[in-house]
Amino acid sequence: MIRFDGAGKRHPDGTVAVEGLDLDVPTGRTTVLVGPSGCGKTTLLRMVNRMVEPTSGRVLLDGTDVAALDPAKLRRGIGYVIQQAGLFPHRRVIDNIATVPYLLGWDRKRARARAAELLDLVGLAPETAKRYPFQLSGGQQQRVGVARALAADPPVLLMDEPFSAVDPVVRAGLQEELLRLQSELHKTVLFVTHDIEEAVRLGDQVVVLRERGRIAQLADPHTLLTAPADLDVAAFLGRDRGLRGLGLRPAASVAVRPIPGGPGDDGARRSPHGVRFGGWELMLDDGRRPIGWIDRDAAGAALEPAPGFRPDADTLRAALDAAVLSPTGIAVALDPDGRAIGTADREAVLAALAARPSATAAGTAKSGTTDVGTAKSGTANVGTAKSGTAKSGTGEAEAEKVETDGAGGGR
Ligand SMILES: Nc1ncnc2c1ncn2[C@@H]1O[C@H](COP(=O)(O)OP(=O)(O)OP(=O)(O)O)[C@@H](O)[C@H]1O
Repeated sequence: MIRFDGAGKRHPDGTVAVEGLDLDVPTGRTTVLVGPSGCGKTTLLRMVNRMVEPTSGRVLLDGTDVAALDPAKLRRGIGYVIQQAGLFPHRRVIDNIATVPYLLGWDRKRARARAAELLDLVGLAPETAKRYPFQLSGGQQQRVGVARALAADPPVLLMDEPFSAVDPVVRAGLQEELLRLQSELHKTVLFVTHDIEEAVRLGDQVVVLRERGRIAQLADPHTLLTAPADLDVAAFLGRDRGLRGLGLRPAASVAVRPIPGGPGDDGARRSPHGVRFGGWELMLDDGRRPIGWIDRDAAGAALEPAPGFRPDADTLRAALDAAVLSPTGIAVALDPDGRAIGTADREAVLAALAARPSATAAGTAKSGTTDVGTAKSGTANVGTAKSGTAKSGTGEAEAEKVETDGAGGGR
């Protein structure tokens, strides 16, 4: 566990970046720090690996004050991922990933074998290994950044806006990947973002900060979206927080009707590859995968899309989306192989939306857990965003600095 124990930072020019924070970051879980620009997120993150030294209070790692630990050694045990990856431009991908193993004195063969393993783990093709960072897309560079942070299998991972430099589609893919990795690896992740959507998607617990690193609310994502601590937190969460909350509730609660003409229903009208729903026909291929809807009452009607959702894996938001986008208002329920197992119309989805979610169901869409750690401080208002705060030294220059310090911890 990481514990911030009254941790504060006052800069020599008198700026108070963090006033004194009490916060527990539980082991094996993802804690997200979110808040307006300049509220102290990065400062807090860097206190953990001693890139920033607190001027008051302490940061404890599994009970030990990090101030008592050798910084280089400390950083080798902590993965660190930053915006735009901060890769070493003159090194091939494989050697970027192997940075910390090399620093730890592994021989070249072993370090590279480990790097190749990680390349695969983060979903990059083996041929990427020989490339230089400039030969990769932004999303690929971020994946390399994550692989590098994981190379020495550190128990703690610090991630500072790691996905904010890529476009929304790539970003969603990277978030998905992180959720998958975390479900396997169970690292203690401290993740900084200013994007509340990203925070509720990734966090087991979300810490909404206001200026000077004060906690406005600490909660699991579902509680945060449904019960913001006050009007300022609600405003920070945005007007569509209810809708976003649906993205945290599993679609399993939608009542799915068996497909007429499917197993157990011999009475329905059906054509060889279609199932009639009034004037519409849902067309299926030989494997019972949906091909589309046809309006049989319209002359020369074309095939229209038949959106579906997976009750076992998707969220209520996905089910609602499928029902709204379907020309018939009917969403097709799919099994993991994409085969139609039933249907749910808009009313069925709305009935599931109206049902009160159980506390456990709320967490299952992401990680199957809903506990949150405790913050010692209470709740307070979220400050307004301060504009124009510049963060010093991210990127390559900093990456080089960390390495020169002999402190490439996970970088
Ligand atoms: N070296 C420094 N000297 C003086 N003030 C600093 C220094 N570094 C950071 N600050 C100030 O400390 C405050 C917190 O900075 P920090 O980078 O932690 O914020 P942040 O929440 O990560 O912001 P952003 O979301 O914009 O990255 C800001 O007001 C910033 O201007």
